[in-house]
Amino acid sequence: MDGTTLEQTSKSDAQREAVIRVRNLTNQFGPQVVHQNLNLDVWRGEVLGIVGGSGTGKSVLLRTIVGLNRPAAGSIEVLGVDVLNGPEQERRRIERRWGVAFQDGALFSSLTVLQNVMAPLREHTGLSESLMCALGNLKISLVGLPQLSCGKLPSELSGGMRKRAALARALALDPEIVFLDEPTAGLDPIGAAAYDELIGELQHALGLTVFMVTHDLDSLYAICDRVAVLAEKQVLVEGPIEEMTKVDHPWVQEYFTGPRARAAQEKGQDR
Ligand SMILES: Nc1ncnc2c1ncn2[C@@H]1O[C@H](COP(=O)(O)OP(=O)(O)OP(=O)(O)O)[C@@H](O)[C@H]1O
Repeated sequence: MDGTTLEQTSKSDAQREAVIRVRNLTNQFGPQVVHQNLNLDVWRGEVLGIVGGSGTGKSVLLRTIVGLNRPAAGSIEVLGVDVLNGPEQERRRIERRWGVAFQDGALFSSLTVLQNVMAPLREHTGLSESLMCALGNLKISLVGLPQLSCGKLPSELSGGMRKRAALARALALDPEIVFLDEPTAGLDPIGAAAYDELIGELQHALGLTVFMVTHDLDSLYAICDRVAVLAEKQVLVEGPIEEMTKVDHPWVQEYFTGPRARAAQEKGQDR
């Protein structure tokens, strides 16, 4: 890999299973090159935080992996399937094994919370209406939303509730991987901490792999097993967060050794 890998974990690469493998990825919009020969592995069961300055291509990376953006070059394997060039049928099959929660929730505005959570079940399974309804209700309580919210429209929810509803929808098909785009953005500190706790609990209970784009240092220290820093069109460095302060790069130094990082680290240690 081109970037620096900071090792701390006891497992070697050979022992770990890469559920996502990105190789030589290039993304370009007109003359703007966002990623160039970007490489990244995501290991099964980890929470990986994707960080980087504004515009470094964190969301574009997420969108490319889940098939919402076609890259100019490179390869992406998810759960062993070539998601860019593999057969359509395999791609569809693999889509059932991941869930995505976007920053603003991206819920269907004319559907209730329950109908939103049932939507992936409707699209990908042949389950009966009553079973889909039961499973939808289950996911809604799993993410800590009150049953009362089932019949509400997204516009009738608070920002934090919408994020939980989006997470419930992402979990609808019992995925192995969940992609989260800035999940705690816009939440108050208590709401953000509660959301982090929920993600941590789900990771442990369900063995989820979590790919999380975030600016939130508290989240990084609270729940991320590793972080990957995007800079200079690549994954500049990846490894455990504690190791980031040793990286000799101006953005990494400023981000991980500044007062906000120190405060987040102390909070993380208290948890
Ligand atoms: N569909 C698109 N067409 C043209 N340019 C795009 C498109 N999508 C993203 N970009 C550009 O790619 C760059 C990276 O965008 P991206 O949203 O991934 O940044 P980011 O790292 O997630 O930033 P932030 O932290 O501010 O959310 C930006 O300059 C953006 O304008």
